This record gives sequence, structure tokens and C-alpha cells, in this order.
Amino acid sequence: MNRQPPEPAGSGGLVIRDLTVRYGRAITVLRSVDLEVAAGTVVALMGVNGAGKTTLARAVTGMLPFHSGTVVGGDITWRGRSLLGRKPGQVVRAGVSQTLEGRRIFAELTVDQNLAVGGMSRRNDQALKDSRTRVLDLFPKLRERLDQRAGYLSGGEQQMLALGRALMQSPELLVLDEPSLGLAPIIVDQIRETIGTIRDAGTSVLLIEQNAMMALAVSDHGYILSHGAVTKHGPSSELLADPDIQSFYLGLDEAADEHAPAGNGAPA
Ligand SMILES: Nc1ncnc2c1ncn2[C@@H]1O[C@H](COP(=O)(O)OP(=O)(O)OP(=O)(O)O)[C@@H](O)[C@H]1O
Repeated sequence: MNRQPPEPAGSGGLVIRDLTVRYGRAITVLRSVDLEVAAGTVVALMGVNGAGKTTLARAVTGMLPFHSGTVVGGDITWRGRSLLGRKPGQVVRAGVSQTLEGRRIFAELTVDQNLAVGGMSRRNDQALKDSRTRVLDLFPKLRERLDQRAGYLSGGEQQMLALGRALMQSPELLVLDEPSLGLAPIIVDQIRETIGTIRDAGTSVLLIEQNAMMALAVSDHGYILSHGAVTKHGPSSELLADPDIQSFYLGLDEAADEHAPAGNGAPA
């Protein structure tokens, strides 16, 4: 496994600086967020429901306008160039793909057709074929079910298909929104291992997760988002040892539930 210290993101990775995002005219959801994903690393973004994790993913992937969201301050650069104002297709062509929260696959299409849709913006047939082979090597279960309707796959297989579809673009950065959501622990372990494999093959990952244990186990660096602001960040090994994070996010303190603030009140 590649555990070299990450290079500074600089021009090689994703750099988010002072990002403020609003929905409509009045709802400010992200406040002056700074975050980096250096090339070749997995970065975990964690936080409770409503902290703003998905909003950050939308800002990166050009999806905010579909949700009446606007970047009102700061910048997001990828390989040294701003992503602000780019449409989702342009972001994908720049090398950034994403999976959406809740495993959104096309249930009526077959596994193979879902993968084909994932590779649609690739013009080169050979590149498409190579991507498909790489994805099926990574997920042998999908190869066995190529002609099956995606809606009949198990939850874990659907998540693998969602990941595989995003990988059809051979992205340099993959943004994963809660890949462990609703999955059994054994499947979560498989997804975690797959994320490590994807990173080792050279794709950086921004992993959005409420499952902090899983996220910190596979990531190099982690960020905690609370009420739209980054309240803590550091190497994942250090966050795993942090008493606040252990008690609130990892459930390692039996009293955590009693002391946990209500709603979105994660420790600052
Ligand atoms: N289109 C929208 N219009 C107005 N408010 C929104 C919109 N989308 C999200 N929000 C609000 O923004 C806040 C952050 O939501 P977001 O989905 O980014 O959080 P999250 O950390 O991803 O939560 P979860 O883990 O539950 O998905 C929430 O209060 C949510 O209600």
C-alpha cells in the first residue's frame, strides 16, 4: 500500500480555499472551508447529517446550480485551474468523477449498460474497452452479472456498480458520497478495501462518510465538518487517536451518546 506522506496538493490536486456556499438567498451552508486532496491520496470528509458534506461535493462537481446553490466566496482549483462555473460534464472531462449518495444506478438497465453510460463521454473505443476491463477486474462480481438488470443486484453490488460506473472515466480524482450508507459491515469492509486499491492504482479519492471508522481506516488525511465549517483536520492516524473523535464519531466511549450535543452538534 502507498503510505508515503502526501505531496502538497498545489497544482497536482484539489485545493479548496475559503469556500462559502449558499442555497437560495439566505441559507449559508458552507463557511470559509479550506480542504486539500493531494495527488495519490484518500482524504476523508466526515460530519453528522446536515453538516454540509454533500454540498461540498456538489460545489466540486458542478452540481450546485441544480440545487439552487451558489458559491458566494472562495475558490476550488483542480490541477491549478479553477472549477468554479464549470458544468458537470466539463468537470468529468477535467478528470473528476463522482458517485452520488444512495447508489444511484439505472435500475432498469443492465450492469453492462450502466457501465457504458459511465463511459459515454469517452470518444476513444479502445480507451472505453480498457476502462471496462479494468473495472471488471476490480469487481469480478459485476463480470458475472453483466446482463442482469442493475435493480436486481444486492445493495453492495449496486454500490460496486456505482463505483465502477464512475471509474469508467478513468478519473484522476473520485468523489465518493457515503459509499457505506445502508450496507452490512462485511460489504463496508469490501468497499474500504476497494477504495485502497483505487488509490494504489493512482486515483485520488475524496471520501465523504458518516462512518468515521471506515473513512479513517482507509484515508491518509481527514477533515471534520460541523455546521458547515471545518472544525478539525489532520493525518487520519492522529484523528483516530483523538479522544473527541473517538467518543463522538467512533462510538468508543459508552457515555458518548449521553454527552453528544443534539442535532448537528458535533464537537468543535
Ligand atoms: N437544495 C437545497 N436547498 C436548501 N437547503 C439545502 C439544499 N440542499 C441541502 N440543504 C441544506 O444544507 C444543509 C447541508 O446539507 P448537506 O446535504 O450538504 O449535508 P450532509 O452533511 O451531506 O448531510 P447528510 O449526511 O445527511 O447527507 C442541510 O441543512 C440541508 O438541509
